[in-house]
Amino acid sequence: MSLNYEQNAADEQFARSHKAVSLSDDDESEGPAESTSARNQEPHASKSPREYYDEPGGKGEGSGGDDQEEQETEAAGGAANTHVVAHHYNELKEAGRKDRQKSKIFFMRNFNNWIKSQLINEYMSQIKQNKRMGDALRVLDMCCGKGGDLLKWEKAAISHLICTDIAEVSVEQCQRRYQDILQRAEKSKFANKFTAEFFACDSTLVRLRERYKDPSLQLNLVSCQFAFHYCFESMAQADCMMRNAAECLKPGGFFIATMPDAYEIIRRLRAAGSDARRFGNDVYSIEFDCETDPLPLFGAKYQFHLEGVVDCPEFLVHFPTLVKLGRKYGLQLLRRSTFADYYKESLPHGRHLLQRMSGLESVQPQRCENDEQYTHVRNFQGSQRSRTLGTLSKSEWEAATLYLVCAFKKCKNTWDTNGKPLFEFDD
Ligand SMILES: C[S@@+](CC[C@H](N)C(=O)[O-])C[C@H]1O[C@@H](n2cnc3c(N)ncnc32)[C@H](O)[C@@H]1O
Repeated sequence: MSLNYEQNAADEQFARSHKAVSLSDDDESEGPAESTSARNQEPHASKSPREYYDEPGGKGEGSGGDDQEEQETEAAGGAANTHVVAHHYNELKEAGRKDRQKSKIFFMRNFNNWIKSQLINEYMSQIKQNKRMGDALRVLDMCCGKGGDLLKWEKAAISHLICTDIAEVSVEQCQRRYQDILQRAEKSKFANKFTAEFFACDSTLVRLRERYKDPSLQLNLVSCQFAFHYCFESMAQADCMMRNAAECLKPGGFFIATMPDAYEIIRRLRAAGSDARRFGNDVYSIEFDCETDPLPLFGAKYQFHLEGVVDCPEFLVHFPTLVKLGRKYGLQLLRRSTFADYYKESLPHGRHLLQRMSGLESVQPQRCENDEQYTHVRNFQGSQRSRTLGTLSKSEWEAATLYLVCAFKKCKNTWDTNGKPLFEFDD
């Protein structure tokens, strides 16, 4: 099976976005950020993946009424790595504030957190614009980890949150954080209180809806941050995870995600040399563990290492396949943007938050003169060499730009005579 993971060169010019910005509004040196998001873009694969998504596991299509137990057994059959991932995240110790500040990726982690905030705010505001006063706002945080997004949900004034993750230790910690937020909220007149439920489970193997307190509940938003790629171990797992993302969403609701950009990963792998299996820098590395020429559609496995926080197997997400799986469950792609492009697009309205979240490092001009990690700032400064600029180190920027954001909308459906949903896509 041969697949094209190479993206249109015009779309992905890493170097183009690799520059520093001033964090102040009055910076006239920076023109308005251009909107470069690749909406609805669907890079072509050399072989149509249709046969792999139409009937996962050779079963009938549809988001309900199928043989649930058989599907789960089948998904479990291909899932050789989920316990390794669960073990890794269960064992991961949360660094204290001081250690975090000393980390080489302190700013990059804040930057990533800011990207998530922008994405959540963008789609929550659309939901709020279309909802009636008094309507509930329900969110699923799929692969929630230790609850890094809880404050974002509080700020978004949601009414109910479902948090789930494969790592029990993380779910427990997430639940404790929620209790702390709730206690604080009880003491404040203005805080946004919301109800929440928590459970540990593998979203690539289990139908989440059956674990909800109310399995008939309808969600406004599903968020899966830095985790969807784990399901691309096998087709059955990807299918299960996508169904989990889609099936409880209301028509008009959104599924949003951040994940590694397979095109960028493969571009860097190829750039590392024709026989290369590994590339990276002093903060991250990627080492392939599978045939890389040709690459498989599912199970394109690599070991990902990120300074102090990740060291476990991951899988390339073949984006056109993701889009097609989404459509199977009524999800229409709204946007696919690299982090570099989303950053440029979000900067005009997100600048203050980026500053508050310490998403960029303030770098003095002298530092750029002899530090390899900041040569891009030197280039950007041009005539304004005396100004302090906000940036990421070269290594952090290289790691951050491995990712993309994407968003899907759940479409309305009618039913055919066999009880299969017929989705009303508007593209
Ligand atoms: C990089 S962390 C991201 C956590 C959180 N979403 C965030 O943005 O802070 C990836 C998370 O995905 C979870 N995960 C990985 N595979 C999973 C699976 N099959 N089912 C559920 N959660 C999974 C991990 O346990 C981990 O908490």
